[in-house]
Amino acid sequence: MPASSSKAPLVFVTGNKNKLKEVQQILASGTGELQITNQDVDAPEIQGNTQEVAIAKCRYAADKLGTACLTEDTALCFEALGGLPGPYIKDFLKTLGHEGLNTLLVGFSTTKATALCTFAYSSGPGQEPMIFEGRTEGQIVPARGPTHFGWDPIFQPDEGHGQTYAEMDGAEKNKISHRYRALEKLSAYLAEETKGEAESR
Ligand SMILES: O=P(O)(O)OP(=O)(O)OP(=O)(O)OC[C@H]1O[C@@H](n2cnc3c(O)ncnc32)[C@H](O)[C@@H]1O
Ligand SMILES: [Mg+2]
Repeated sequence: MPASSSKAPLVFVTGNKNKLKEVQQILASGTGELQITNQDVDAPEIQGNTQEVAIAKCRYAADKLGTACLTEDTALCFEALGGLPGPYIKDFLKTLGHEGLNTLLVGFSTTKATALCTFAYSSGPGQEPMIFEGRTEGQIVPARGPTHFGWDPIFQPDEGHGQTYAEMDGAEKNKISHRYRALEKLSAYLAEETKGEAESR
C-alpha cells in the first residue's frame, strides 16, 4: 500500500538542506496534505537524461530504505549547449564556479537556460518510480545576490522582474520555481491516489 494513502509522512531522500527547506516551505504554504520527513541516503547518480538519473536514484533509495520514498534531482540546462550541464550541474558548479559557468557561454548568441526539477516517487521497494517535472525558464547572468544555494545567483528567471533567484525573497522564488511547479504536480497526484483509495474502501 502506498505510504501516502495513510497520510503517514513521506520520506524525502536528500542530503541538500536548501532543497529540503524549500520543499517544506512550499508544502507549508499550500493547501495539500502531503507531509514529509527527511533521510539522507548516499545514492549513486548515474549518467543519462534527467528522467533516467531520477528514476535510478529513487529506485535505489526505495530498495535501501525498504519503504515508499521521494527523491529530487535538479538540472540546469543551457540552450546553447544542447541542454548541458543538465543533470551534471552539481559537478560543473563545483569545478567551474559561477564565473566559469558564465564563461562557458562566451561566444554563443543565447544565454537562455531552463531550471528543471524532477521528483521521483516510488511506492516501495521494487515499485517503478513515477516522475513529476517542473520547469522555469530564464537566463544565465553574472552572479548577483547571496551565495548560499547553488547556482541561484547566476539564474535570472524570466518571471523574476530582473532579479536572480538569489536576489528574490524565498517566498517569491517559491511561487515561480522549478521546484514549486514539480511539487504541485506530485501533490496533486498523491491527493488523487489517496482519494481513490478512500473511495474503494
Ligand atoms: O541529495 P540530493 O537531493 O541529490 O542533493 P544534491 O545537492 O546532490 O542535488 P542534485 O544532485 O540534484 O544536484 C543539483 C545541483 O544544483 C544545486 N541546486 C539544486 N536546486 C537548486 C536551486 O533551486 N537553486 C540553486 N541551486 C540548486 C544543488 O546545490 C546541486 O549543486
Ligand atoms: Mg545529488
